Order: sequence, then structure tokens, then C-alpha cells
Amino acid sequence: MPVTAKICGLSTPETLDAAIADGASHVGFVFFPPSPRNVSFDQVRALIARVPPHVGTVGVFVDPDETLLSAALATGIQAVQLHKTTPERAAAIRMRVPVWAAIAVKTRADVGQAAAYSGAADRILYDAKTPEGAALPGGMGLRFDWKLLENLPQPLPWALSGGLDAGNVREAVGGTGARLVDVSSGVESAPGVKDVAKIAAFLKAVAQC
Ligand SMILES: O=C(O)c1ccccc1N[C@@H]1O[C@H](COP(=O)(O)O)[C@@H](O)[C@H]1O
Repeated sequence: MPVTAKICGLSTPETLDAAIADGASHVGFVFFPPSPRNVSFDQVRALIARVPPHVGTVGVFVDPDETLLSAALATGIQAVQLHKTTPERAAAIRMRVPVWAAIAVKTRADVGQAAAYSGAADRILYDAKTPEGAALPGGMGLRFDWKLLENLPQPLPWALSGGLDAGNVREAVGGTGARLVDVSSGVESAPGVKDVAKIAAFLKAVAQC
């Protein structure tokens, strides 16, 4: 089975088109105002119109309230990636749209939190835990100890993220067995500024995994 990749935090037609042309299986849009990647509903509507049916669209949220979630779902996103969202809230949201539950990982106990999302999410996204008080719960280019995922029974389909880039994704996939990887900072030239050459290099590296 080939390894597939989500390119996250896209905000321009040029970088979205590059991700699709270079083989991304999913593209992600961030709905979180403190993020340098935050996008408006109109922006996302226009971007989604460019996405072919074989590429999945994912909205990224941090425990979204009802108003934000409803407006974002109206743009046409096909799944939601939920950070800092309880299993109960995730389960309620899953009644409306497929859910990727982000698990912030620093320790083995963090990885164990994934089990609580059985029945509440469709996929687990293991991401690096950002420091206490950080502005963002993800998208900071931080990685966690991939050994924490070794030999672990997985409660759900899962994906790996956190600090991935073209130079380390092969090692990450080899060490963890991930079949879906997710990147944001690793394909940027500055926070929030996606780089088409880095997107191409990342997706080429993934194709060689
Ligand atoms: O990218 C953001 O700004 C962001 C904001 C709020 C929650 C999550 C966010 N990003 C997600 O974090 C992971 C890892 O990103 P990175 O590759 O380490 O930069 C990825 O899933 C992003 O979608």
C-alpha cells in the first residue's frame, strides 16, 4: 500500500494546485484565527472549487464552537481535524462529518489517549505536543519521539504529523509504519507561506517511502 500525504495549511491557488499536481491525497485548511495559516470561508470555498474528486479536503479546528463549525462545513470541506477536542464533542461532530482526532504526543501516556476516540473519530492524527502556553496546538514544526508508536495496537486508522519534512519523512514512515503523513511547516519558507519547491520535494520523498 503506498504512503499518502496531506498538505496542510494551504491558502493560495498556486500552492494548492502544486500539492494536487504533485500527488497529495488530502489538502488541509486551517480555521483558527491565531494561526498564520488561518483562512476565510470565502477563501476556502474558492480553493475547494479547484480540488478534484480524488483529493480529500480537511478543515483544521481547535475545539470549534457551533458557529465556526457550521460556517466552515458550509464551504464544502469533507472532513474535520479536531485539536484539543474531547471525545464526547468529537462524537457529536462526527454525526455530521468525518472526524480526524488530533492527539498531542510527548509521552507514551499521550499516545494512549487515542483509545478514547474509538467510535468518536474516523482517524487518529498523532501530532507533537506544543509547549504549555504556545499560541498553536500544532503547526509549529515540532516532532515527537516516533518510537512511542512502535508495536502499539492502533484503535483506529491513523496518520503521523509533527515536524515532518522532505528530509525526515522516510525515516518517520520507516520507524512508525505510518501510511498517511501530514505536513505544514515543513513545506513552508516562513510561517504560513507555503513553498511549491518544498511541497514537490516532500511529496517526492513520500512517493519513495
Ligand atoms: O497549522 C496550524 O497553524 C495549526 C493550527 C492549529 C492546529 C493545528 C495546526 N496545524 C497542524 O499541526 C500539524 C503539524 O504541523 P507541522 O507540520 O509540525 O507544522 C498538522 O496536522 C497541521 O495541520
